[in-house]
Amino acid sequence: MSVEPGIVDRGVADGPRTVTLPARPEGLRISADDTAVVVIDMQNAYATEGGYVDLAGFDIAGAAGVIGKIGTVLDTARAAGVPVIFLQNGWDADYVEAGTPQSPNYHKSNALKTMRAQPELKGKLLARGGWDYELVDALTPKPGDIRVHKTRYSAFFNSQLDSILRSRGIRNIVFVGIATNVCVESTLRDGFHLEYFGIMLEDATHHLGPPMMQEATVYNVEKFFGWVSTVADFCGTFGQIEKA
Ligand SMILES: C/C(=C/NC(N)=O)C(=O)O
Repeated sequence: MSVEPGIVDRGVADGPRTVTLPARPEGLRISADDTAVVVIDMQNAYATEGGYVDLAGFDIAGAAGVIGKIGTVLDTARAAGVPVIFLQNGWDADYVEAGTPQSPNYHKSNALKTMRAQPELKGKLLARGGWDYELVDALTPKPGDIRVHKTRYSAFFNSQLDSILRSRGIRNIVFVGIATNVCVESTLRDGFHLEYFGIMLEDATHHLGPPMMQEATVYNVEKFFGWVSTVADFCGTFGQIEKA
């Protein structure tokens, strides 16, 4: 194995499905065979006017801009035979999964707080089966894509995600979705502790809160938890790969 300076290489075999993905702080030599794209919470709740975060008073103006970029990433991934996994955040229609007042989620979830403040919204926000919980129309899963339900910010917590990834031999996770500083970062961090290599495509993620939140997560990922790349670099490298 020859190790190029400035490239992270864990000894992946040469072959037509191996690429060097440009990323910060180092490029990554990885194989399409052990890589998956994980799409965090591209639901109406987070990306559509009239959805939960809009009703809760967050500015969602930038969210629409990432939908098309994510679509491009997913087309490239599917053409390369890279699994696409959609996460959907929320709870059962009775909100049993959301937790009781003994759960910090009950007190911190802005969806639950908004429904307590506006009881007419009860049963509407992030409830499985409802419009708010559904993925945005432009990112409807295609045959072969996988959907995973989650009930807390980290997609690894109490979900099927780790088993789905491990049973497919996945070691590298390419992250896209919303919100950079909440569910994307929580999941990437948990993935780091589970020995996954996390790569965030910065222009295919969007934050909640002021712009410094996006910058803070980019800094955290680049410095401590993983790697930061872009849609153009992902598509430029994985776009060369054909399905096995
Ligand atoms: C604030 C929030 C973020 N979710 C996410 N998908 O990042 C929530 O779910 O309440």
